[in-house]
Amino acid sequence: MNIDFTNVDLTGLDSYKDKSLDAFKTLIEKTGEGSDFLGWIDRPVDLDMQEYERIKKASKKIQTNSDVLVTIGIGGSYLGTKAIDYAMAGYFRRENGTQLVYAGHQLSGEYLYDLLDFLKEKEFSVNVISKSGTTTEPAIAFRFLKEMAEEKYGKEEAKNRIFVTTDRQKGALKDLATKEGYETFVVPDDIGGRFSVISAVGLLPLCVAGVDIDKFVDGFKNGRKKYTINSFEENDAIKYAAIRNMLYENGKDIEVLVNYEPKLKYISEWWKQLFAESEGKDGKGLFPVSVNNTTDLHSLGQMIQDGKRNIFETVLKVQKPDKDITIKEDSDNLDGLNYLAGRDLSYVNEKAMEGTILAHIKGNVPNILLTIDDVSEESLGELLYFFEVVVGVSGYMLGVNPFNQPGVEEYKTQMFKLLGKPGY
Ligand SMILES: O=P(O)(O)OC[C@H]1O[C@](O)(CO)[C@@H](O)[C@@H]1O
Repeated sequence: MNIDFTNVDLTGLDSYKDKSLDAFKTLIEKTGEGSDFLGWIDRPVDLDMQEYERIKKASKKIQTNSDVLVTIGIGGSYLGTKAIDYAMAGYFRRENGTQLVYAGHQLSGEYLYDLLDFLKEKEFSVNVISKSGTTTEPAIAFRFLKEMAEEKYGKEEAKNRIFVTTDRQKGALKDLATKEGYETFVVPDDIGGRFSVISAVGLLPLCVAGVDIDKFVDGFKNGRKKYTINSFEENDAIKYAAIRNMLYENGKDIEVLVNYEPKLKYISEWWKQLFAESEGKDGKGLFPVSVNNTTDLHSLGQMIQDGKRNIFETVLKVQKPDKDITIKEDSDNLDGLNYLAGRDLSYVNEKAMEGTILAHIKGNVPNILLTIDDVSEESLGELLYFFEVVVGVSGYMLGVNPFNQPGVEEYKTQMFKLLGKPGY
């Protein structure tokens, strides 16, 4: 992985250096606000190996008896899995593993209706994931899925097909799992939801989906080696955090994460939760937005090029696409594309990216270029760990607690009042 800051005016960055190193120290030495939730820093080298083996065993069982694993969860109990599954599964055909379908990540009755209908012809298992065990969206979805599993397979066999990932000791879901006798996996106390893809939250469904979780963990380990170095020059996570903060203080309120490979779409969705819940508080924070190019060059591109100048971009480039296709000569050339004959589509895509970067710099949009070697488990693991360190350093630089999310409670309170939930 490589990060290039040459398209950002770095004048004045020196004054952010000490602040970023202090923030990094606060993070690594666990002396700041939210330090109870820093288990993710060392988790790549400190996994519960007994649970890890159970994850692999349960995955084999699910792959053998199910066409589909219904993965129930929202926020951090959904997005990391979706991001990696979406990146690794193949665009049209899954090459290995069992299909994941998602539930409990919104409240659409139509979606759940269709899902239950779809499952009628499928053999399925369920993994319900909720750290708190009380989140409304997954709780509602699980009520339906549990009923369907019990109707289809009978109560005893349903127990073999329902897997619960939740708090080690407490919560409604933990109580229910104990009562029903479901196999459980743990969301560690010291890891917040949006940092939890490295735990059973992500590892169980991803293993079922055919993702090589050993390599994924290796990617996290590589990230830990590189991004926990206490050096502004050698640790790009610290430098990136400093540059983001400098841009923010210079009036760039919005960071756009850009990709040119559609399979990275949900990496951006994961990134949005990570940065929004970590930084968006106390009236502060960069607003995280994402675009999928070149698709969005034909929509949001106008705004980025020409709208209010409060934006900077981080472009995610893939060095080596997994597959490619070459444009052929056409004897009629009615579409005028023969000038591209012999070119790989990845070349055209790369020129679109380079051209867009040039255009956006011209339009006063600072550009950071983050290149990953490929879309592999290892590269993605390292990338996720990198962003996690960046958000920790960045949040402390901003003067907020990056590891809580008090703002998300307000919609719940209002919704519960409207729904007439007892106690509201
Ligand atoms: O895993 P849980 O407890 O269901 O929470 C899901 C998500 O909901 C939030 O708490 C926000 O409500 C996120 O931070 C979290 O990732």
